[in-house]
Amino acid sequence: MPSRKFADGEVVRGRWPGSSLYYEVEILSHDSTSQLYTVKYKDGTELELKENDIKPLTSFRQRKSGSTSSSPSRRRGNRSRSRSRSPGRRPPKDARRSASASHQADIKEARREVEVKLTPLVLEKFNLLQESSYISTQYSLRPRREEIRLKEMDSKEEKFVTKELAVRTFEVTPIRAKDLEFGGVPGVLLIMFGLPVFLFLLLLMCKQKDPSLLNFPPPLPALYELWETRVFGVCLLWFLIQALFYLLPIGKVVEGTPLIDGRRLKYRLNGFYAFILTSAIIGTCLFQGVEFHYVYRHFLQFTLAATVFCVVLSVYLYMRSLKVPRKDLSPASSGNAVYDFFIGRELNPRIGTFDLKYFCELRPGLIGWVVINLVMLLAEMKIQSRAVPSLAMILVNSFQLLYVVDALWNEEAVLTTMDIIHDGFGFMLAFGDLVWVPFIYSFQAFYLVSHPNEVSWPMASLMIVLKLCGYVIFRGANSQKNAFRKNPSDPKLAHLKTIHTSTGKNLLVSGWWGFVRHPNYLGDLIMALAWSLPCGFNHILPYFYVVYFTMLLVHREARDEYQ
Ligand SMILES: NC(=O)C1=CN([C@@H]2O[C@H](COP(=O)(O)OP(=O)(O)OC[C@H]3O[C@@H](n4cnc5c(N)ncnc54)[C@H](OP(=O)(O)O)[C@@H]3O)[C@@H](O)[C@H]2O)C=CC1
Ligand SMILES: CC(C)=CCC[C@@H](C)[C@H]1CC=C2C3=C(CC[C@@]21C)[C@@]1(C)CC[C@H](O)C(C)(C)[C@@H]1CC3
Repeated sequence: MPSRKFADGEVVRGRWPGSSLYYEVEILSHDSTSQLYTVKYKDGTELELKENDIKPLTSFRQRKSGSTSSSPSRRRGNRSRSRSRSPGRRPPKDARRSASASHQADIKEARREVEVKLTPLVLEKFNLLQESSYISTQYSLRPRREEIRLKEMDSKEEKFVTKELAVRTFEVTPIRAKDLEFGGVPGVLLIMFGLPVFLFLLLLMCKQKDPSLLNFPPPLPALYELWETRVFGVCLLWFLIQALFYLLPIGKVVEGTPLIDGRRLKYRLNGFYAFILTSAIIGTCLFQGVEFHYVYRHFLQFTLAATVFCVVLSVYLYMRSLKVPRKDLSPASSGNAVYDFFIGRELNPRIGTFDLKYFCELRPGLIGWVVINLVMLLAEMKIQSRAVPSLAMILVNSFQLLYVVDALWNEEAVLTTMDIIHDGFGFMLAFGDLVWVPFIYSFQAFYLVSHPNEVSWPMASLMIVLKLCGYVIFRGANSQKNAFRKNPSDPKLAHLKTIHTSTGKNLLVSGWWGFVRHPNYLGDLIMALAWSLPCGFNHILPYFYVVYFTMLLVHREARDEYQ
């Protein structure tokens, strides 16, 4: 029988799983088969550790102060101090690390600390068969004192325990080396310079009589022709009105998903009210005879004004991010200035309680998209001398209106999207939210103004059915995921199966999420197709959204999979 190094009752230092930090623990017992020691931390947590992760007290230098962290949970609120004194922490090997390497190390270190601070959130059952590889290569994280409670839970709430799948005990984040996404610095430079140019080319092509891809793209107008201060003023006013609505103390306040330091930010859900108020203003303007055609005539000018606004916003976001503490940085940031300017350095930039990313994700661009669609509908009537809009235009407007109203009605669901949880707020989202969404997502309506397409009622019915199918899948999947991320023990989700992943989070694998890997993407893509079909099959251009969206979602799926 193999010998054991530590005796029962001995006080030693045990490594906290997933970190390089050691805490004082007492050896309770040793299992000669698994070669694991059961140890007890000072806060009562019992874990099983491998011998390699246990060190005698004498192997650590004595601290002068009496502030030894004796249990992981004790470290709470004492972060920076205990970090530098962490006994398990080695000095940097290479003092001349690059800025990027040191930035990554800082983020990893911040995460490492956070892992240590986290206490069990959900204590559910391990399935040893499923988890065996995980346990043998890592640790058994099941605090033993919870076992009795687990057994009680098992017998009482049988339905919570999935047949062959397991869930785990800790919500932790992995530590691993990260490559830059989007093709790194050259890729993001190309996107930042190329995308605005591409956007203008698309709009110019769409305005042509024959918007065939085989035609040579029209030349870009000179900048001075596109710049109109008045248009920029309208954009600014729009942004400020939406900001004002966001600040209204109406709608409930909810908490977002936990940040790496365990905090949860508060968000006010009043997007739907903002939409109602905006509709009232637009309705009043229409009634007063305000010339909405101005927006159609100056569409390129509006696009440029929004782009300039978003560049200024991105510069502001980057500058302010240089002053924020490391814990507030986005996990996607890299330490490279160009890349971080694009992906966003700060995760949740806020001015007081005003959350800039959350606000921009759902308000000015998304509501702006609906208003632009309405502008296109009016422009179609005016330019084609119609008494009523075409059926194609009505379909496009109503399909997309449903999408936006749904996003605002289910505003809380945006809190579990990749953009809010993972990406920082930089040029990518600023441009995406404030320029790309309003000026590209309204492309089908823009196309129909100068390229009418007659849709028969039977065809329209098929398109409506397609749209509704996509919507049901999209909404069902997103709501299920959102409810699960919000409260994994939600009794309404008790029938669903989950699997445990090495990142420490669980994934749904039944219900909508057992059907395909990303049912929400599937539903969204079906809807995208339904938005383009009313434009007919004369040109490929109105299907640009479907092509772009497929690429975006395939890329997002790869990013999600990587995470
Ligand atoms: N119209 C548009 O232009 C766009 C629309 N969208 C739509 O927005 C919605 C959200 O998109 P997005 O944030 O990219 O994607 P997801 O909602 O699929 O992924 C975001 C998070 O969901 C969690 N998740 C993924 N798989 C599972 C699972 N099986 N069980 C439980 N949680 C899971 C992960 O959280 P964790 O990291 O916590 O594990 C992941 O980070 C989608 O419907 C998408 O179609 C998205 C982009 C653009
Ligand atoms: C490179 C480039 C152009 C990137 C920009 C991508 C953005 C346009 C999208 C990233 C994620 C988005 C989401 C929505 C709109 C598009 C962007 C900003 C969304 C608000 C649309 C409405 C949905 O119901 C949603 C709330 C789920 C969705 C969230 C993600």
